[in-house]
Amino acid sequence: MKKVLSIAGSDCSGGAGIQADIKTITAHKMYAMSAITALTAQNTTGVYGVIDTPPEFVGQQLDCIMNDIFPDSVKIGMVSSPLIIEKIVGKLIEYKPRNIVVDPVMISTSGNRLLSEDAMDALINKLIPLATVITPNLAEAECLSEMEIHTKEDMQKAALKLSGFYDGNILIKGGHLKSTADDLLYSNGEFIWFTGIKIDNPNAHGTGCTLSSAIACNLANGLDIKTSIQQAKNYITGALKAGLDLGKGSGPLNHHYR
Ligand SMILES: Nc1ncnc2c1ncn2[C@@H]1O[C@H](COP(=O)(O)OP(=O)(O)OP(=O)(O)O)[C@@H](O)[C@H]1O
Ligand SMILES: Cc1ncc(COP(=O)(O)O)c(N)n1
Repeated sequence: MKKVLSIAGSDCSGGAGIQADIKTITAHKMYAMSAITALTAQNTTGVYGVIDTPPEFVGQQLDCIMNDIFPDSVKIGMVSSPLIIEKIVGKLIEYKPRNIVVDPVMISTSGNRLLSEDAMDALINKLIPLATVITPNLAEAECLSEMEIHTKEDMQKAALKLSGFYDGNILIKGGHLKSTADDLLYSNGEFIWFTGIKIDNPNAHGTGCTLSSAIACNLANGLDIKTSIQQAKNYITGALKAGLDLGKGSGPLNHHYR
């Protein structure tokens, strides 16, 4: 059985973060592990509280995992502070796991900051360089590339700007485009589009977490980056189409639709 590690924050309401990751990994019939970087008190309507895990304890979780059940791939989500990022980076350099998917989570769908402003530098200069693939959404890609993104052409320009400081695979997610849900991969100088029809579903809490975990699962299975993303895109499309409707706000996906 392939083993996939999620390093992310807990979403007590089960839609995003560690909980979405574990559901996704389990739906891919793989063994899920988690190193929890923060506890959040949130639900489908918003994030009401955050307690960061002490960086030393994040490191201790990673030691326990890496020394016992070594992961075939790692997905990294919410990492709120520079010290937590530095601890994770130190452990990744020490244990050298393969297939690292970095979802640079910054702000939740409900508009709450999940990455402190002073963590940006560590994210860009320390964590992202270790990634096999990064998966920013439009707002995160705007922040990383320091340009506005409104169109698919803008997505290509932003990917080129990002490739100026990161030479791995860049997936800019287009879930927040106006009329399509097309994601762009920039890999080895090539643009590859993963097109998607925009599904009319207001319940999209945790789509980013779910997509990045699904990519990590596919990489763990030995698939190449393009196939890993295409299959993850198919998975997220199905989970959205299934039309689960829970909670009073932007509800979670149906991870078990298959
Ligand atoms: N309404 C939609 N219809 C079809 N696909 C969608 C829709 N919304 C998001 N997606 C897809 O879901 C994946 C995640 O994209 P999105 O841009 O929503 O990421 P995100 O903003 O990080 O997610 P999150 O809501 O978890 O923050 C992408 O593959 C995107 O194309
Ligand atoms: C712990 C945690 N990690 C990530 C997200 C982002 O997901 P979304 O943008 O769907 O709120 C979140 N809300 N909570």
